[in-house]
Amino acid sequence: MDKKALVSEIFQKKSYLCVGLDTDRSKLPAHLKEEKDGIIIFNKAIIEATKEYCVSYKINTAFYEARGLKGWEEMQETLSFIPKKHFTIADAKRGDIGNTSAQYAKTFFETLDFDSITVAPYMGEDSIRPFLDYENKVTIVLGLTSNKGANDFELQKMGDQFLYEKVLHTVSKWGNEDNLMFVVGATQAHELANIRKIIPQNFLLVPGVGAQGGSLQDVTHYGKNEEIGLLINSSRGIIYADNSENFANVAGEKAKELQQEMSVLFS
Ligand SMILES: O=C(O)c1cc(=O)[nH]c(=O)n1[C@@H]1O[C@H](COP(=O)(O)O)[C@@H](O)[C@H]1O
Repeated sequence: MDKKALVSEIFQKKSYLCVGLDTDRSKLPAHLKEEKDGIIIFNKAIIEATKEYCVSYKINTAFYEARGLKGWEEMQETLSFIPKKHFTIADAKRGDIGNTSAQYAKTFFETLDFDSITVAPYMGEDSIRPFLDYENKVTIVLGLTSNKGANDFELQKMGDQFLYEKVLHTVSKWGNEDNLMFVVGATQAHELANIRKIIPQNFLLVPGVGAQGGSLQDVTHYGKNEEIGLLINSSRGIIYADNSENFANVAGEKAKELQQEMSVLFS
């Protein structure tokens, strides 16, 4: 699925919600913890319950890679449950010398057919280029992240601008509005007006609402553009909203609540 199709889905569903499948076996409801395929059963139920309310799923690969071979199989199977009209994100935060990045791109764009991947910009253009070279795939570059550590580098001045501003100015020239998105944490909403001056058209992937305390209203107010231009992610706040056998219904309700808050924008 490309960006044009994503925008069309956003307007049709009146939603720019991305559900994060950060599935941790130790947090599964008790009845699934004992199941060999607990993660698969859990993810399938979450996807079924939330798909009507969201336009995207983000699989944070760390939760699967940590489980070795089985985790990679679970990631692949989870991907197969996601309907084709949903935009899929491999949250893998890759980036290396070009020769190696090309293998990462092959992993997530070919071996696993994700629509997009998150990438760290620290190693510069040749580390990102192999991802951008894929047609109809989207590269999502870390801009201003949601965590405390954003102060260590991203919010340090480099000359007269913050390092993250330099990243946005520079990286946005390497791709275009269709193949390049940026991560901006919901906890950084105060910087969004400034960010929109630098990159008015690129989509922003915004994690950090829910468990990390970011505000959906603030992000929307300062971050949206005429295409909406936002994918707001919530992981724990949706998938672990309930820990009983009713977990999927409650996750669906949480996703619906967020979608309804978003839909006000479209009326
Ligand atoms: O790239 C990301 O998705 C990301 C960037 C960032 O700045 N902050 C951030 O929380 N994330 C990811 O977004 C998800 C947030 O999860 P919750 O806090 O549970 O909603 C996790 O998968 C994080 O790894």
